[in-house]
Amino acid sequence: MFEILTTDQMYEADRRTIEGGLAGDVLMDNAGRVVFEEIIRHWSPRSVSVLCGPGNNGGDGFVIARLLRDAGWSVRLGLMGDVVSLKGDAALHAARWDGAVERLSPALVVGADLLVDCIFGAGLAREITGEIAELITTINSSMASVVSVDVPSGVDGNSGAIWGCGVKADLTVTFCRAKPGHYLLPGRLMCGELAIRDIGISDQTISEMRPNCWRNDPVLWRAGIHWPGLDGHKYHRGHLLAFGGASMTGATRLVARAARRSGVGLLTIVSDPVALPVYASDTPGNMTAPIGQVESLLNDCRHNAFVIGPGYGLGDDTRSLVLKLLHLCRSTVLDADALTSFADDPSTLCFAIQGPTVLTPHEGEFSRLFPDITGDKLTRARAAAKRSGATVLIKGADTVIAAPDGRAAISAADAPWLATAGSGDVLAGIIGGLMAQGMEMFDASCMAVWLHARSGTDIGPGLIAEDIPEHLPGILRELWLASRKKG
Ligand SMILES: NC(=O)C1=CN([C@@H]2O[C@H](COP(=O)(O)OP(=O)(O)OC[C@H]3O[C@@H](n4cnc5c(N)ncnc54)[C@H](OP(=O)(O)O)[C@@H]3O)[C@@H](O)[C@H]2O)[C@@H](O)CC1
Ligand SMILES: [K+]
Repeated sequence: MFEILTTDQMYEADRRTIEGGLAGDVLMDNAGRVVFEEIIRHWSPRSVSVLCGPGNNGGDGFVIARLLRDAGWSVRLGLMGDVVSLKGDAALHAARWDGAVERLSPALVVGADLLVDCIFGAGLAREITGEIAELITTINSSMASVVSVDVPSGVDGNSGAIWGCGVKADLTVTFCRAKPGHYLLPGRLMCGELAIRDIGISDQTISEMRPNCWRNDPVLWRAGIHWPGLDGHKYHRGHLLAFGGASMTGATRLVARAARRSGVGLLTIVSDPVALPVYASDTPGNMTAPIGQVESLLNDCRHNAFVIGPGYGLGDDTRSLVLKLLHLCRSTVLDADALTSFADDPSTLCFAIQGPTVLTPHEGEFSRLFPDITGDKLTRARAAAKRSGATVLIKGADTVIAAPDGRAAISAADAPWLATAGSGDVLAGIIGGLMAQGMEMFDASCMAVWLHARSGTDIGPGLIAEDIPEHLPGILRELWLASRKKG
């Protein structure tokens, strides 16, 4: 259930399922039935208006109306357009509804305690205007609870963008698998609670779609974790070099703390000599080295991973050090100043990326590096990953991680507490720490985002960035115990 399918992939899965022998009207019946089940699970009987559009999303509405009425609910149904214009399975289920079919209008909203939004689903592909836009405004300002079928009407299933206006739902029931728009902002904010329900499309049919986008979950990457063996040695767990700024020392201290809590064997902060006492006194387990020794440090291939950017400073020195690191093709995380330093010359950066590299921009850093790449976050992350050859992680409430080969994961975490100073530095440190331990770049990025988000939800209000590394051992322990059970 962790795969995320585009609307086209869902249509194709639908088509193949029907081809495989499950009739389309049965599939629609199943769809309506799971929405009905979710409704009666969430609400006691009350007056409900089912708002149907002209396509199959509206067809689902006829099934839901019938099942609710058969269960004794008081149901009104409104349709956009004429019943005679309905086609296929929607027409078939409309014929099975023997109640009144009203004109779709705000009058249906008045007096209803529950609204079922079946206006548009996967077939929405243009701006909503006129009467339907007005109806959506009425829905959103009413006191009634709202259930959206498949996606909140107005939300683009692929991008999460809103076509002019969109229904704000309390519950969205979607079928088979989620779509990107359920997790990407602003779509996610419109969905309310999301229920993903089976309607009879097999897992095999889904795998035939070759999905390459997932909700970020341990299932994706837990097999790629490098847990230390009993005979392990600290050098088996990697030696990360974290490059620290001369004045903004807090950022790299957070990177270091997070990397060490993620399990890295050794960590050295490399910086201007002026800041070394600060770094050295931060934590006894940190090692430090002056930037003047960088050549000899890099000649030692036991230093197998680098994090550079947080608090490091902008400019030529940063640029040339980043290029020197990338030339070595070791695991490298570039964040903050290491990214912005290439704002005037992003192609040099992309050209230099040959080894396992993770870029962790926030939206501002992303648009400075890839100003010509537009679209939703998933599309942009994938395009930037393909162009640069790096794993690209665009931070935010809907963090997207994309690998150069097109694989992508979207974070579905609910952790607004992470929007605080230093939180991104911690994330870069965790990724660097996991890569130093040998984890593949996409897996390490996904795992770091998950650990970070889990810390955010666990700690909650009052969270400061310093709390996150301290929270990691408990979560890692859970993952470790789970891995032993499986083994
Ligand atoms: N796939 C599955 O597994 C299953 C899918 N199922 C269900 O099917 C749904 C998809 O159905 P769908 O393809 O008929 O599209 P849908 O969203 O109903 O809208 C199309 C209609 O809206 C119209 N229209 C569009 N935009 C408009 C606008 N801005 N303003 C005005 N009109 C606009 C458009 O008009 P047209 O563009 O043709 O002029 C067309 O008439 C899916 O979401 C799910 O609920 C389940 O039943 C079974 C399993
Ligand atoms: K809908």
